[in-house]
Amino acid sequence: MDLIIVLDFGGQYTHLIARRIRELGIYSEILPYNAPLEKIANLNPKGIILSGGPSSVYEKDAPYLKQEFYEYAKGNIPLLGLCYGHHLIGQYFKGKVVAHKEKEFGKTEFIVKRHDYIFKNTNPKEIVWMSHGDQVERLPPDFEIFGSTATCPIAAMGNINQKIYGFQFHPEVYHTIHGKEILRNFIIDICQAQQNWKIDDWIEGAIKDIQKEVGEKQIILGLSGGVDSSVVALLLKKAIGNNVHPIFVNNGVLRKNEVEQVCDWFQNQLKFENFHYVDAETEFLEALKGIEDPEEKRKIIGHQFIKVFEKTALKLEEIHPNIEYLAQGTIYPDRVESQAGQGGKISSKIKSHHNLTLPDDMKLKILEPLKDLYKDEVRKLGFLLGLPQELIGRHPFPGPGLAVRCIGDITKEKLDTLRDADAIVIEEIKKAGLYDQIWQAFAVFLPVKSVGVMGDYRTYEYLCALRIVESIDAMTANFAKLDWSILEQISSRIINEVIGINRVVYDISNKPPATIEFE
Ligand SMILES: Nc1ncnc2c1ncn2[C@@H]1O[C@H](COP(=O)(O)OP(=O)(O)OP(=O)(O)O)[C@@H](O)[C@H]1O
Ligand SMILES: O=c1[nH]c(=O)c2[nH+]cn([C@@H]3O[C@H](COP(=O)(O)O)[C@@H](O)[C@H]3O)c2[nH]1
Ligand SMILES: NC(=O)CC[C@H](N)C(=O)O
Ligand SMILES: [Mg+2]
Repeated sequence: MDLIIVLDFGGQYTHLIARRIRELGIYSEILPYNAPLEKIANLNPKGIILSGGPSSVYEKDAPYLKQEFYEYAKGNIPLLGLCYGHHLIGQYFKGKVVAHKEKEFGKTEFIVKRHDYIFKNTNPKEIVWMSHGDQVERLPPDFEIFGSTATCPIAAMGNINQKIYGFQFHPEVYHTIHGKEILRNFIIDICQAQQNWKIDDWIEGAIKDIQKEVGEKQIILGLSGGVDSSVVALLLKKAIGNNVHPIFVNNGVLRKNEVEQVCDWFQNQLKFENFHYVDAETEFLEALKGIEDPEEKRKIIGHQFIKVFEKTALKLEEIHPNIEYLAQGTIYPDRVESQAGQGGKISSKIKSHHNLTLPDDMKLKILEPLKDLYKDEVRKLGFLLGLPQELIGRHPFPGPGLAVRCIGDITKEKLDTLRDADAIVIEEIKKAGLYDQIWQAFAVFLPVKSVGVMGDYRTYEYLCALRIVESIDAMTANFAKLDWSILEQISSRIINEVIGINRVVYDISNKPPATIEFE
């Protein structure tokens, strides 16, 4: 299989680079920028991409690549630097990088100067996505300019003979209209990689790896009934049969009817013999009592989950000794936003995903077979493994669940109110036939009271926000421009049917700069 390596300098979009490449049918892996050269060379990549990152190349201690790396790559393996990676190339090859007084952020018009090589088949003007403060001010010798923007004359440069290119913009982000085509020019034309990667081939290898690692041992699996952990359940069943024990925990912050539905899928439809349902609502809500800080909530939930898993494992060991592993449905984007991506310490932390804030003294070993995959790849796997369509199409639901959608401190009463409102949102979105087109749709409980009038009475009750977004990978998202009539129907049903809410607002923020969840 041909491979393109992405070296990560901590950019928020690094994983999208690998994702786009895999969408083109070429395998791609992300390595930390300081991966040993020997490791890189042994993987025999067809090309290497240097990601963006929050640092500035002229700062002391900014991450950089050693001379031996450039010597290995130069003339041998094509290189493409994106944003920070572009600055690195600019600096190493004796150009100059400076902080510019005009920063560029968002969609930007880019004038293509050369319509061949990496910009083959592009238009004279392209819309690209920018996110930078620094820029290459002086072109390195032997490089030429491939494109510019109004405030950034060297927005793309290249040394055609050496096959080294740099872009100030981010082709990996969907907002760069022809980003994928430009990446294709690099990977297929310049690196000459073959399109020989398919997710289908992945299953066989994954099953062998699991069998090799786990052998005859028993595994417990944190199962949420979401797509990711459900796919892990089927994969493990294929690999080790009934030695997998999926544990579905009611953490008190699940949605309406979720317990019944997940139990039905796994017990009755998919027939997991060792499926376990654990009701831990009381413990979770007790541990969350009075907690307002989102990060604290996330940590508490993560630790509470592990407690439940360890306790259940102990109980199960009476009948099935040898429980050594806890499997989870962690996927690649979970790790990025939790700062656990391979860029590790150098990227900026946004929120801690509960499944990645594990206690230090954990006894079980973690098994995360999907940790390098993206949501759409996981959905494809689900299809190939025979997961019910209804489950494959489920909107993502965070493990900290309604706890991060019930702003501020949490009570059972507020959660019940939120559950009722949320069920109406989903019901109406489904009724309108929009569920499958939308990435996520849900209600948020805001602990703010406002005055209303109902049946001639004054009301003074809580606020409900609707969060309905379109997205392809959750890294960027736009609020859905729904028909007013659908929003009106949702709003009037919530206000009429849900006790405790007298006002509904629609969240019209995109990500970035907002995030999808409120906490
Ligand atoms: N209620 C739960 N009971 C047991 N394990 C859970 C529960 N909620 C989350 N987990 C564990 O945490 C992991 C991460 O949750 P996450 O919501 O990202 O994934 P998912 O639920 O499998 O899929 P999706 O993102 O589609 O909701 C899950 O894969 C699962 O291992
Ligand atoms: O398993 C999860 N555990 C978490 O702690 C978590 N926090 C957010 N999410 C989901 O991730 C995507 C991006 O969310 P944000 O824009 O809010 O960061 C969205 O799809 C969110 O629903 C989580 N999933
Ligand atoms: N997105 C990036 O890679 C940014 C690079 C650098 N930190 C800048 O601001 O220009
Ligand atoms: Mg989930």
